[in-house]
Amino acid sequence: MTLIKVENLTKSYGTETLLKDFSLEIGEGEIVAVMGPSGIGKSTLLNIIGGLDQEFEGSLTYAPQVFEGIDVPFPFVFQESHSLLSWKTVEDNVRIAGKHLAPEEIDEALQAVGLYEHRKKKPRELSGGMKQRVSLARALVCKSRVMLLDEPFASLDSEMRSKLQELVKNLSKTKGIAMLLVTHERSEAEAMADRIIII
Ligand SMILES: Nc1ncnc2c1ncn2[C@@H]1O[C@H](COP(=O)(O)OP(=O)(O)OP(=O)(O)O)[C@@H](O)[C@H]1O
Repeated sequence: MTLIKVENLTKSYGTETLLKDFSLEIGEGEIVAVMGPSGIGKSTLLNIIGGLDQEFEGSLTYAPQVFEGIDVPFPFVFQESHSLLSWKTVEDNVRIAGKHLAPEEIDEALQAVGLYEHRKKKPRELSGGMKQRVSLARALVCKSRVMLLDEPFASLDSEMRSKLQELVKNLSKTKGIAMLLVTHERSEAEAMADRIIII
């Protein structure tokens, strides 16, 4: 089943035109990797699909199931985690993803990203890669049917990176989550994606 459909998308910034007539469908449980040179419009595409940017030509449609029974339809995971709340602990930063989360769900997500022992710390006590993993844990507990990932593993060491690539890929397959992954790493795209699109 198709969850996201983009048809003939074109984005303009003044005289600059990006993604000219771009079309894409992402199905349930599918990971699509987007690659291409810097400045070509990969993050712009992600922002449009995630509803952060609503000024574009063309059409964007979501299956109704995308909005059923969830608090956050489109969790984003960015390379730099600016979205953590500095006054909240790691576990509370994960908890804000949903109203109905059981404590075990939060613990499970923190264990999956290797942060359970650090759950009482504040973001300022964490490294860049650890903050990144908090964002990922938050995306994991969202129960969303769509996930948008913009170079999510770029700041992680290779061991953690492959562990989380595997985790996210399994999540997509077992929960049927449609994922759009922006990456500069060919090996990452090949390891994770069902399809690779070069813009
Ligand atoms: N708010 C904005 N106003 C004007 N131009 C913008 C704005 N945001 C992005 N751009 C331009 O749009 C183009 C595409 O940016 P985008 O961030 O989507 O590229 P990208 O492919 O993700 O690049 P990178 O791989 O470097 O992250 C760039 O030329 C950028 O200067």
